[in-house]
Amino acid sequence: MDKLLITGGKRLVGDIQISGAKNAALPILCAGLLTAGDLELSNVPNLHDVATMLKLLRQTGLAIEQNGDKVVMNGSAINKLEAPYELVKTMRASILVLGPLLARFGEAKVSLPGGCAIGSRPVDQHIKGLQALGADISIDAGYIYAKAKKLKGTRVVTDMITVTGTENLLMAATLADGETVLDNAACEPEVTDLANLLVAMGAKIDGIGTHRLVIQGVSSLHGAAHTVISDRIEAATFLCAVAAAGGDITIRNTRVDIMDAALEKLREMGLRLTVGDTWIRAQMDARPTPVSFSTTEYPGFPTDMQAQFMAVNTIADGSSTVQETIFENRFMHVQEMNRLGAAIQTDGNTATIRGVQQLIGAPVMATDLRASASLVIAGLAAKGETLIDRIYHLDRGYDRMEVKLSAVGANITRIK
Ligand SMILES: CC(=O)N[C@H]1[C@@H](OP(=O)(O)OP(=O)(O)OC[C@H]2O[C@@H](n3ccc(=O)[nH]c3=O)[C@H](O)[C@@H]2O)O[C@H](CO)[C@@H](O)[C@@H]1O
Ligand SMILES: C=C(OP(=O)(O)O)C(=O)O
Repeated sequence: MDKLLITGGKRLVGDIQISGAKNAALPILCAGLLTAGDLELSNVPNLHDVATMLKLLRQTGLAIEQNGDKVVMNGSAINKLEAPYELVKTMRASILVLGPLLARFGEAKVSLPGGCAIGSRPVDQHIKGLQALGADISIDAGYIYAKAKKLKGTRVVTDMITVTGTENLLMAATLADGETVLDNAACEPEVTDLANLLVAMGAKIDGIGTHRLVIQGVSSLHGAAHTVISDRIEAATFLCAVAAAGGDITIRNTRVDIMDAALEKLREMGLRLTVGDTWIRAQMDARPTPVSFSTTEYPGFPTDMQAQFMAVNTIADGSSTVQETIFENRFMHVQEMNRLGAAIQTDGNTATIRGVQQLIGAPVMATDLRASASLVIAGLAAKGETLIDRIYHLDRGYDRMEVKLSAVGANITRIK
C-alpha cells in the first residue's frame, strides 16, 4: 500500500497546473450512456475514480478511447445495464449510471453504495425521484433494480439538496416524456457543467445554475464535445497548502469565479491573493489568522474543503470553530491532526481548534479523500517527518498531488 513521506518546513514557490474537476468528470462520463453518438471530452483528470468509472462504463459495452486528458466515448453498442458491487464499493459515484441507463434502455441494475467513512450517505432521494418519474424500483440482495418502459416528466422536490441526486435525475429527465421540474436542485458548478454538456447533446434545460431545473424531454440525444471545468477543490487545496507552509505560488487553469467562499476565507487567513482570469497568485509569509466557518451547499463554504482549512487553522494565531452541516461524520482527520500536535476538540458537528505554534511530524493514517489532503497540508507545515498511510484515498481524487507539490519545492515522496 503506497504511503507519502513528507519532511515539513519547506516554502512552496512556483506554478501549479490545476486538473479537470473529479466531481464534474464523473457525471459527465456517465452522460456517455445517454447517446449512441460520440462524446469527445477534454480536461478529464488522471484519477483513480476516473479509471474506476471508465472500467464500469466499459463493462456496459460503452466504447471508450483515452489519450491523456482526452476521452472519446461511443454508446451505440451498450449491452449490459449493470453496475456491480465490486466497482460501486470503491466509488460511490457509480450510482450515476442509474438515471442514464434507465432513461435510455428502460432498465438498470445498480449495487447500493452503502455507507462510507464520512457518513451513511443514503441514495433514497435518487430512488424517490426516479419513482416519481414512473420507474418501478425494487431492492434485492444489495442491488437496486429499476424498470420503466418510458420515464414520464413530473415535478420532483428532493428532501435536501443532493449533488449526485440532482445529476442522476437531470440525466434521466432529458429522455423522459414531457416536462420535468427539479425543485431544490443542487447548483454546484459541477452540476452546471453536466447540464451544459447535456444541452450541447440536444437536451432542453432551463434554470441551469439555479435550484429549479426545468427539463423538456427529447426523444434522443446526440454526440458533443466538451471541456470539463477546472477542479475548484484541488485549486483551493493547493492554496491551503501555501497558507500553511508559506511561499508564493500561482495556480493555473483555474475557474476563479466559482471559488468565492474559499477565496474569501483564504484572504481572511492572511493569504495575499492576486487574481487573473484563469490564474491565482497566492503569497504567505506570516502565521495564518484563524477562520471560523460552517459548511453548506454552493455558493456557501464547501464540505470538500473543510478538512484542508482545518489543517491551516491548527497552526493559526488563535482559535476557530468549524461546523460540518453536510455529512454527519466528516471529522475523521481530527484525531490524526491531534497526533501531529494539533489542539482540536469536537462536540457533535462542531470542532474547536486552538492554534498551536508548531505541528510535529508523526505517522498518520488517511481515512477519506479530503482528510488525506488535510494531512498532506499539515505534514507540509509540520516540523520533521510525517508518514501518511492509506493514500489510496488521496489518489481517488487528486491528480499526482505529490508530483505537483514537489515541483513547487515540497519535500514529499511516494513510498511504494
Ligand atoms: C461525486 C460527487 O460529486 N461527490 C460530491 C457530492 O456527493 P453526493 O452527491 O454523494 O452528496 P449529496 O449532495 O448527495 O449529499 C448531501 C447530503 O444529503 C444526504 N443525502 C443525499 C442523497 C440522498 O438520496 N439522501 C440523502 O440523505 C447525504 O447523506 C448528505 O448528508 O456532493 C457532496 C456535497 O457537496 C460532496 O462532498 C461530494 O464530493
Ligand atoms: C466526498 C467526496 O467524493 P465522493 O462523493 O466521490 O465520495 C469528495 O470529493 O470529497
